[in-house]
Amino acid sequence: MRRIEDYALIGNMLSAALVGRDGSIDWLCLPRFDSPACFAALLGSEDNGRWKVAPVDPDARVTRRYLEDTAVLETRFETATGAVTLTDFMPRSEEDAAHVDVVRIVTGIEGEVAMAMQLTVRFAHGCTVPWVQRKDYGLSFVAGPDAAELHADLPLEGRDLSTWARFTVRAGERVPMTLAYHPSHRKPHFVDDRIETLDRTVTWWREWVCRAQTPAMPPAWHDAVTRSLITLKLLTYAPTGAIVAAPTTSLPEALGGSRNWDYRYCWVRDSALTLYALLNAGYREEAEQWRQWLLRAVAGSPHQMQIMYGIGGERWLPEYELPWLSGYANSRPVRVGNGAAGQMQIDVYGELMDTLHAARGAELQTQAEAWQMQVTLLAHLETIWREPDQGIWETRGPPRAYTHSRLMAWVAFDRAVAAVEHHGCTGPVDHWRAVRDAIHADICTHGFDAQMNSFVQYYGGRSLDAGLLLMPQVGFLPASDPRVAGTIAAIERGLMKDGLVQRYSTDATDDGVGGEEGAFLACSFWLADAYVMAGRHDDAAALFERLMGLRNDLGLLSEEYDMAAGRQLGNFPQAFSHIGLINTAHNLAGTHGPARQRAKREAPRRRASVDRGNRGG
Ligand SMILES: OC[C@H]1O[C@H](O[C@H]2O[C@H](CO)[C@@H](O)[C@H](O)[C@H]2O)[C@H](O)[C@@H](O)[C@@H]1O
Repeated sequence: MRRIEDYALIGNMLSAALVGRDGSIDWLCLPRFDSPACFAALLGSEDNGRWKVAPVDPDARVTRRYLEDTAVLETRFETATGAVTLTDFMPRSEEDAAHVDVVRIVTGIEGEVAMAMQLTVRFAHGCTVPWVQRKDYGLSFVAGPDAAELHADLPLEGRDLSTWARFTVRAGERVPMTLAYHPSHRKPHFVDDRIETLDRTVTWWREWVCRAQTPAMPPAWHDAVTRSLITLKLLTYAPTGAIVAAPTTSLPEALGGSRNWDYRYCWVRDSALTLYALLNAGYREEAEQWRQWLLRAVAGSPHQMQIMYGIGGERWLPEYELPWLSGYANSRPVRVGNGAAGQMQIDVYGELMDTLHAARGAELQTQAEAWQMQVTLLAHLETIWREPDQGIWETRGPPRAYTHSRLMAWVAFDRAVAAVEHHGCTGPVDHWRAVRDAIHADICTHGFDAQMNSFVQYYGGRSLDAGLLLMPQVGFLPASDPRVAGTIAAIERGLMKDGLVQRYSTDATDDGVGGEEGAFLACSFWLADAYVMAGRHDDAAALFERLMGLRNDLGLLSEEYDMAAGRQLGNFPQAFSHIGLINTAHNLAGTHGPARQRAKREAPRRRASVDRGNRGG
């Protein structure tokens, strides 16, 4: 079983694939992120679908990298007889979102290398064997709604319901292969020259990366931030502007455990935070597209706003299990859909308002409907912010009056007040100020435990929550406030394990799931941010460097980390973790990064681009 960090991500903003160090693509959903997988070996065995291209020699030495500033992966295999590279990428498809190609090019570098290809297509999440036909360009695979064409000039052989080929690559030779997806009721599409497509793809990514505005920081941090930005971009679904939390489902939060969830959807929280990070790097187009997606997704009654949607804005995301998949490292069940879609999580209003506030600061074009939507959502939030909810961690236990949920309700009204004060928006600002101040007082009265000298996870409880680390970052109280300092100290004592932060204690909090989980990487970055804000720069830098050291060889992070096993855990790569990396790098660089600050008056650490005012939504 490959470790999670043995995978690389390639994608084309329609879907994405995970490529193992051994040259095997073990995860690919087509034609979009949330479609059924046609390669699901990641969550089962090779019989659930994969595409492996590698030397016949099992002892080949493997190194890999992304071509600089791109999402094009290059794996280098060295054997006793020579060396080859395997270049993997997914070209962007401008014309038709239903056409998705995966391109693989083997290039001979030295001597000659005997290679093997094995392709096992299993549509419908790794269970449906397709009907395979020979074509002059390779093979065609059809089952139900799905079809794919293999374009490969190789001696293909069918055996054991898989396609195999043996071939030798000599120095200077190039052997391209393409798997091209199309809906089965339509004709296959033309596959362009692969070398030209590679050049186009490399150029496209380099131009995209060139647009990033990153503050001065050590080169290693800069490279890490660039890789994180590329990874966030790979999680966007171009046709609608939605952003998925991760491209995978059911990579476990504990090896062998049942905390396995489907992240191939657009959470208002995760996508708003992703956008915040992209916007602060100067990516306004993505922000505009996401705002349009959001407007369409939440359109209608504010009472029906969900915490997450499908990438097309779908609301019905029923959760079910796939019993034919044994699970990553036998972690069952494998789930598709996500029951959290029906939960109430009050913090999402704050994430949303905060990101739209940043968009105003970045002078995103005025949009009256967007502001009207915010006014309507605030009116709804005013009626619900006191209610118990499932909180930022989407617990499946009893609803609680979570302190973090109320903190973010405060953020929502604070940013609305700023919109009127600084950006010429109109609304009942005196009333919003009063609601904001009432929430502040409520949290300080009910969310703080004087004996513990700490804010607590929920009113009436005595447990801790890493979400409270965001208090100074969003501007609720300064890091110098003794209550905030007390909370940081309590979290250091109570939620830190092996130097990383748990989001909460699974012993102290009934999250309705059971079992343990790893350290939550985003929360560990939040602690580093809190250290920066408290003036503890050495502690912040040390924690940041530690977290940087947990990335895989390509700079990718999953959701959680198991310090005892020394392994990444959870869905991969996860937007939350990469957002954390970008924010903390910016904060440490000392240039008012995207750490969310109180919107009014002070904003001492904000980017100039985010401070300039404009009107509207
Ligand atoms: O641990 C229980 C919950 O875990 C998932 O939620 C987590 O991932 C979300 C997407 O990144 C994130 O928004 C949330 O804050 C995290 O707790 C899962 O999606 C839930 O269904 C599950 O209950």
